[in-house]
Amino acid sequence: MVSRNRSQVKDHLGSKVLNHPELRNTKATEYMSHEEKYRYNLSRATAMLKLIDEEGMDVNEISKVMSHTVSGFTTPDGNPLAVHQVMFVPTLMNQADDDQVSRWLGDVFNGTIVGTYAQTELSHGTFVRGLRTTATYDPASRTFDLHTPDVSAAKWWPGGLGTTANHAVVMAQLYTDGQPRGIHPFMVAIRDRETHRPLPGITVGEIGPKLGQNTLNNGYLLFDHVKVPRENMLMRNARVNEDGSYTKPSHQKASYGTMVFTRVAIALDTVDALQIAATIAARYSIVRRQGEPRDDGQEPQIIDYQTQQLKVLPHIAACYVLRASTARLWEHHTHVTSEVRGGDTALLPELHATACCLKALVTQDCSEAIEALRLSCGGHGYMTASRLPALYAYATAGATYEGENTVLLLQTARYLVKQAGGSHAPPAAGSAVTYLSRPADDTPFAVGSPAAYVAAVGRVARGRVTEVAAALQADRQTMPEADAWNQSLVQLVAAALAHGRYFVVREFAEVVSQQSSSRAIQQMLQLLFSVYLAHAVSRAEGDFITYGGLTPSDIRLNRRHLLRLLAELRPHMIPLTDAFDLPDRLINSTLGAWDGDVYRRMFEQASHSPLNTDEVPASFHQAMLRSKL
Ligand SMILES: CC(C)(COP(=O)(O)OP(=O)(O)OC[C@H]1O[C@@H](n2cnc3c(N)ncnc32)[C@H](O)[C@@H]1OP(=O)(O)O)[C@@H](O)C(=O)NCCC(=O)NCCSC(=O)CCCCCCCCCCCCCCC(=O)O
Ligand SMILES: Cc1cc2nc3c(=O)[nH]c(=O)nc-3n(C[C@H](O)[C@H](O)[C@H](O)COP(=O)(O)OP(=O)(O)OC[C@H]3O[C@@H](n4cnc5c(N)ncnc54)[C@H](O)[C@@H]3O)c2cc1C
Repeated sequence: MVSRNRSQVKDHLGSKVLNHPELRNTKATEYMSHEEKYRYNLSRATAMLKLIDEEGMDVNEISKVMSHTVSGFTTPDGNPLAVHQVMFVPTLMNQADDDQVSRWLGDVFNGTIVGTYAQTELSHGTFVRGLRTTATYDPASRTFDLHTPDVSAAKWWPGGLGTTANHAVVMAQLYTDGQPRGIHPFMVAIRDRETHRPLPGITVGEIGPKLGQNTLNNGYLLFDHVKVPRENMLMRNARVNEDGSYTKPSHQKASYGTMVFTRVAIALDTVDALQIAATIAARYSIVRRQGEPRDDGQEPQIIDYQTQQLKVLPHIAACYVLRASTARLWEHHTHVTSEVRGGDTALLPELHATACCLKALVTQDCSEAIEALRLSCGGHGYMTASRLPALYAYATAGATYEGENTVLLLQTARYLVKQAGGSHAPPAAGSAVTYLSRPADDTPFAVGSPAAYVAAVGRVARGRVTEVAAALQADRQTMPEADAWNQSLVQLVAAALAHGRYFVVREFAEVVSQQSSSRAIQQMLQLLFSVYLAHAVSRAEGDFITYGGLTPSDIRLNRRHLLRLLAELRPHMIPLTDAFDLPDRLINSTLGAWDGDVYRRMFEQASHSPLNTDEVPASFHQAMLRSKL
């Protein structure tokens, strides 16, 4: 099948989904029970899977059509098959050897095998090397013995595990010849394919309600000496031979590949949630009028308050900037993955560092932005029907899953300080860290010059990284490594974020310079970029003075500049959010519909409250009158 680009996939699938007989009619799920919500979301997730199958999409396309724009419509409370599609299938494709792929993939694609990715345990999520589920190889029976030593080592969190999956890729400590070999992936049947009952030795269930995404169907899983055939260890990278001899992988972290992929996907996808939130807040800010009437006799539109412009407009600019840089990361990931499959792992360390840093930066920025956008809608933004709470719950989950953000930023920082200290292999041509080994870009700062801002962002990144690398180096002379590292944690995280910001703005600068189809589009991209840059400086003024070469007077000028830019952007706000091309049914918000008919929609949604069915609900008689209040 010819590969489609991201927006074509969306357009194509968007209309297919919206018109699909099993998907086009939606129900409000707010008043459903936990079980009813699960059933509703699961049946829609299954219909979606069938549609993907009918369309014959490849893995790359499937992950794109799993985007929150579409999946927020198909499975509004979380997709119980998300981890199957985004992690289980890619793990098989990339970590199973060719024989294993041909053994399992038919059943995966015909829906007989439904899987999850079971890594995190009750007591260990971040520190993967500390996982305690064991897989001990027995050459006599040619099986692995999978075992959970105690309840704290129970798998806890895997999506779809609760009641949906019948298989799991289980990440476990491998033992062969009595030796620990580290964490490896195993394909394990957990439920009977026919009856769906847990298989002998397996304890499995759902973990309970969460802040959001309640039908992701997160589960727990324990093994009581479950026997798994040798052929079920995923063997594209490391191998265990029949006699128990062990062959190491070509890269020590080869089995962590799924995590790199999912981090890239999450970074890309969280921008979808921001686009939806920005569209809702922009439309509402036009419709909502409140305050002393102006000369025309009308109360002002809230967007004309300068404070409201600051709450809304920088996040629209962020949608454009973050979309472009995460899309570039996606392309880079595709390239590096094919190199790694060919045996060349040279680009993997930097891909890992960049994926960690962008996943963290984007989920942090997007969750903060969505919360700001929710607040910009006043009381009505607090209502579920605005969709803003659910969008926040989605984005903030991304700050924790697939590597907690602080921990991921520390991975990036580890790479950066090694690069700054020259103790890592030198970066390849086109690497994102070459700036660390070059003299600082001394382009003088000038308000209004994007190039000067980008140079300043680069000086902040360079300054942050080299400063913390030097501090770490000095501390290493006087204290153990772990203490020296701990002494610098806060500065390391700041350095990684500064590096991420530099990556993002450089990528967007390139997008703007390469855009040649229309002068008007280029001017608009430049305006969006200027807003993003001025806002970035205003959020980290101390850094720009300390490392970026800005003076207090530059900072004052930048504050005024930002407000002027916002006023300039304001007339374009609606076209810029309309350009995200989100149909009302995908936005699904009382506040964010295209026609702006907010108040009618709010009343309409209130009519669905079960408490409005009877004039006096039965609960009043049952609870209040009986309690003699
Ligand atoms: C990395 C760790 C934090 C630490 O690991 P270690 O302790 O083992 O390593 P060290 O710190 O000692 O480092 C050693 C060495 O290895 C390098 N390293 C580490 N990791 C990697 C890697 N992955 N690849 C390459 N190299 C790596 C490291 O840099 C060091 O190198 P040097 O020695 O040279 O310095 C690790 O323990 C860890 O990763 N922890 C985090 C755990 C984690 O992430 N868990 C995830 C569990 S699964 C999960 O959470 C699933 C959530 C999914 C929810 C649903 C998803 C839905 C999303 C929808 C997306 C839709 C897609 C649509 C896309 C679109 O929109 O288009
Ligand atoms: C909605 C959701 C879905 C999930 N789906 C899955 C799934 O499908 N499969 C799966 O296997 N897992 C899944 N997870 C689990 C998830 O991957 C982990 O929760 C995540 O990796 C964070 O690990 P943790 O819970 O151990 O956090 P912790 O590491 O316990 O974090 C707690 C605090 O400790 C700090 N901390 C920990 N270590 C360090 C360190 N070395 N240095 C500095 N600070 C540190 C963190 O920064 C954080 O502030 C899911 C989680 C959620 C919320």
